[in-house]
Amino acid sequence: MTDTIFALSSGSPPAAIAVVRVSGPLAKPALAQLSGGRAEPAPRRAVMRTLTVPRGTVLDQALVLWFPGPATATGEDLVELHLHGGRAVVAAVEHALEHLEFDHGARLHRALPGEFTRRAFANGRIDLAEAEGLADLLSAETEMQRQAAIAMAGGELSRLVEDWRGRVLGASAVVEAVLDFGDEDDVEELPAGFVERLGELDREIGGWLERPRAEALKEGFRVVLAGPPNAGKSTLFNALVEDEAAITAPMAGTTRDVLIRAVALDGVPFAFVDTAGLRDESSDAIEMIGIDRARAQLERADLVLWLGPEGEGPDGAWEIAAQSDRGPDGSHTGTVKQQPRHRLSAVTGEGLDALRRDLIGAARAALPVPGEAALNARQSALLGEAHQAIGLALTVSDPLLVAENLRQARVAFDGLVGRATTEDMLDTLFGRFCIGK
Ligand SMILES: Nc1nc2c(ncn2[C@@H]2O[C@H](COP(=O)(O)OP(=O)(O)OP(=O)(O)O)[C@@H](O)[C@H]2O)c(=O)[nH]1
Ligand SMILES: [K+]
Ligand SMILES: [Mg+2]
Repeated sequence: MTDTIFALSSGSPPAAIAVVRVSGPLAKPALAQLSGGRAEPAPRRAVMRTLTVPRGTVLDQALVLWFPGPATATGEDLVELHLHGGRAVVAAVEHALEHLEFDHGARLHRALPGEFTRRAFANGRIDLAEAEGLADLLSAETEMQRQAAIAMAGGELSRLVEDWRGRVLGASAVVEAVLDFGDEDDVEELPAGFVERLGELDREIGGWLERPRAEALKEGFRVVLAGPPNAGKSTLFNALVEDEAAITAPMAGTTRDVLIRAVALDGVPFAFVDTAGLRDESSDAIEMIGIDRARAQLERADLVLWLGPEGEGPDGAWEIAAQSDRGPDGSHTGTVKQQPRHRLSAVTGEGLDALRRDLIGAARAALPVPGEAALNARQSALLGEAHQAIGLALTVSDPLLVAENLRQARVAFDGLVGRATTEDMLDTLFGRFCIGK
């Protein structure tokens, strides 16, 4: 018999309401003990109950819900206690739950982080892609992250994989039939349309693999500000993150460390990166280390805002003529820009909105489409395996090899939605959740 677990599933008290969940075979008897032996309420109906310690004091007046398994969030019998959200109330109810006694000395246990969700997965209530989406949803901080996570948690990827898996299964059945009934002396022929249909699937999956990845949404679109000392990088950085995060000063070589700030512009996640001014020589050893770090950041950028001499920035960098209030072409810093993408002053604010809009557009184009499923590294690797196997199935002619490659594609799909998983992987995933989830 599985354990019965309980945990506070709402935020930390004090709060108006605190929801304690109990999941497992002892959920119903636990509720009966706390409500003085009264029968459980009708399923999925909220009722008021006075909760008391067995033969003891009143704990709380609570709203109580009874969800008989298996059609519940965890797939087990589930009880929700909506308590008054005071610290002492929650502590008293948790203490009471922990000390309830059942037949054969059975007890309830405090849930581990993610244990409710893990049970939902173990009982087939959600698959792995949905569980990953749920973890992302709970950690989503920007609107774009939320929309991607809700698509995953809602099973969008799972449905896609189910469709792909079904099509591969169909193709496998065709090949098996050819293998079963093929004349041994003849070259076995796959029926017309087989290759076309598999080719279509191959292209469809290839298209998904080329889409922006989910990690890009978590880390944000990485914009690195770079250029020579005193170009105004830190001043622009502060304006973009709307915080006096970086020190700015008229001395060349003010910034040494790499400074990173995550902000959302219009719901789009960004990571802005301020760097040391680039110059070949400095007598300051620490500044030279900063310059090395700045160069390393250029490699990791999704986009570089280049505040240096025109054409001398990295490929694809946006030419910025900064400090336009001191000279529109950047000439005050000793460089002249003929065709900057943006002309702006972080001091007067001129041109800043245009830059923000441009940045939001660039980030949207590079990040997953809101509301559509985006693959994470694990999912992408498995889908890549399926894609490779399907590609091979298309190139080999021996039906036996076709069948084997299609089988491998199915194995990869199974891994994607968690039909085949390892304990380590599950520990890592469910460890991301908090207690009570
Ligand atoms: N008038 C005016 N002054 C600016 C503007 N941006 C920066 N400055 C000034 O220019 C000087 C250098 O600015 P910083 O932002 O420190 O330049 P930086 O590129 O970060 O310099 P380093 O960190 O040394 O590489 C400071 O005195 C700023 O106040 C601007 O748009 N207009
Ligand atoms: K400076
Ligand atoms: Mg600086």
